[in-house]
Amino acid sequence: MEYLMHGESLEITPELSAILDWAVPPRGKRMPLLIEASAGTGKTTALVLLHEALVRRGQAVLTLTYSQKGHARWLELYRGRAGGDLAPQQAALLCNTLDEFAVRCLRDHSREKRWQAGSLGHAIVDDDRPLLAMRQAVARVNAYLPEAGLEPLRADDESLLLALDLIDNLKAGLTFAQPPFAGFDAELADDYELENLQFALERLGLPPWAFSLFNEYEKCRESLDFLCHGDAAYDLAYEPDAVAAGLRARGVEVVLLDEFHDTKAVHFEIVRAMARAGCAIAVVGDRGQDIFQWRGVTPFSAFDEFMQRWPQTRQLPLSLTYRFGNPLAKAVGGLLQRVNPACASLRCASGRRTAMKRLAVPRAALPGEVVRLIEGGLAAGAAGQDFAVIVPQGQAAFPVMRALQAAGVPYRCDRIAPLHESREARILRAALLLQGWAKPDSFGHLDCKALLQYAAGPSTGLDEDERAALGTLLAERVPGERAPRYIPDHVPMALQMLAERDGAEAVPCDAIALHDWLSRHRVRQWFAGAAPTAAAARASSQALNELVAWIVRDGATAFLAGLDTLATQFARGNVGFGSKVVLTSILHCKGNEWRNVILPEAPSAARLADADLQVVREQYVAMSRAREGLWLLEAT
Ligand SMILES: Nc1ncnc2c1ncn2[C@@H]1O[C@H](COP(=O)(O)OP(=O)(O)OP(=O)(O)O)[C@@H](O)[C@H]1O
Repeated sequence: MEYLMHGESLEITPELSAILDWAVPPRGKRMPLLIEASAGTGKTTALVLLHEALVRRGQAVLTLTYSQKGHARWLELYRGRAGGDLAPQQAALLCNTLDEFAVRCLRDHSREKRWQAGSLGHAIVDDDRPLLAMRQAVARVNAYLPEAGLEPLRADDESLLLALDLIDNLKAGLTFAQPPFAGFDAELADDYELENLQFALERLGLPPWAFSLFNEYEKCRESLDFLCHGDAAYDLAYEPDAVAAGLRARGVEVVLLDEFHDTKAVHFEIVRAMARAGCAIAVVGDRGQDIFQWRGVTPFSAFDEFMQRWPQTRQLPLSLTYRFGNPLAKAVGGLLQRVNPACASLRCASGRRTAMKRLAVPRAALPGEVVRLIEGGLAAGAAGQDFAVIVPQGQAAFPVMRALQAAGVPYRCDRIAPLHESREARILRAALLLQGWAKPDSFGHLDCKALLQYAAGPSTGLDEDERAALGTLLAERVPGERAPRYIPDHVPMALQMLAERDGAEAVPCDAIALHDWLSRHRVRQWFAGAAPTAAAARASSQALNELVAWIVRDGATAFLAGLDTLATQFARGNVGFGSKVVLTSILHCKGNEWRNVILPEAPSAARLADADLQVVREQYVAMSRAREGLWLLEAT
């Protein structure tokens, strides 16, 4: 039988055949299946074929993915096999994200039935209820923090979002489902138990208020009746009966789970509930792509857990990569051996070649080199979207954005902030305005955002009421609109109000004055505290240095004008996807492939040899996105 995908013939290797054979045993005789395979080996393709093979045998199958991107990719491949389009209702029966599945189960089968049918779809999208619940939770915690000698928590939007991230991580890791947290009752606890709890928080690297905030947030969330991202899976993990009922209602007999490397403790509970409900389970993932290790607070290996829970699991590999050929395949295979020595060695499909070039470039010349490579490709007939520039952290793409803009090459940002919208650019814009170092002819929405960013900072001297007043002065919330409407006409009034506090100094705008302003306002510490990893904190600090150098070189007013031009061109260029170079970060490039990939700031071979496994994994993920060409640019 010939298998076609988008009209092209698929190769059925013995490994793929073995995977498809899993569909053969009669109902109830199927052992769990774990497919461990590396990048571009056709993991998602294999799951689509397996889904089909099971359906052909009369089985009711549901495929689950973690990310929206993974979901879209699965459907794209499914359509590529089936030909033609799929109605959304049809698609929803075949493949869901785990979050979607959790929401449905809770809506229809939750024991508590707190959720209004129909309102749940709205609840999980971003309205401001998560912020509202967190604001209430912070207020409750702040009522008793001073008693414990602790500083009250901040309640500006940015701090609340960070607190929501923390709660999300705690939920993903089921951190507080373990002793001494599980069943802890602060009312009944004695001194010893309280101390023990504090010690446990400290050992996990969590702040002393984390457990209280978590509990208060849960209470507030319950009273507001909503689900934020991460809440649905967490709630469902505690309701295995709802999982079983959800599967039963849809008649699901087999669950296939893609992107298994993103499974954290909370998701694993749901997988267990599915197996207990009698479903056969097959999962597919790549240990090398487990780059969200910092999520979930404590390390968790879904692969080890799976084998421990179901030792009779059938383990099958896919070792032939279709995405890239040598010499890239050899380099990628070497990295993979380091992160997962037990994995099958990577082979590439015959006839495939993927060029890999390592260039040492002075740091200042890196952006220019990126543009040169892209322009060379465009001149040779490639399209913009054939190129992806993947940086370790979003901020590292700022100089590339400026260089692309100067060269007139349109780009789009995939889940990284464009320079003009970044918090680093905003805070410096605020400094220039407040100190009177820049004197723009008129104000725009970026100025409003800059002042609001500044107002959220730790050392503005503003209290919560003043912050709120500034918020309403500069931005208006319109019901039904997600983004606020900014009011640039009010910037002069806001500047006056803030300048009284900030105390403009009659010093020239030079590097010393700018760095001095940043340290007086504790900006680096503030941004570092908000960064998910130490590397992200360093990138933010480095970006501040580079922007300061830009201001000093071009002058404050020209700096702001440069950002405005960037914003205008970006808005014009960011419409649609056609023909734009993609700028993204390693954390967000998973699940994608491009003809050409450029990695500025790539570690040298020597540095990589000494790097820790997280860095190796990240490099593996980034390098394995390329189909035809990869450039590794090392800064010298
Ligand atoms: N059996 C096959 N024969 C030919 N081409 C294949 C086969 N399986 C996959 N491919 C092609 O290889 C590429 C990668 O496939 P796929 O996206 O399924 O890989 P993956 O392992 O899920 O990737 P990753 O996890 O790195 O994002 C696609 O272009 C796909 O069409």
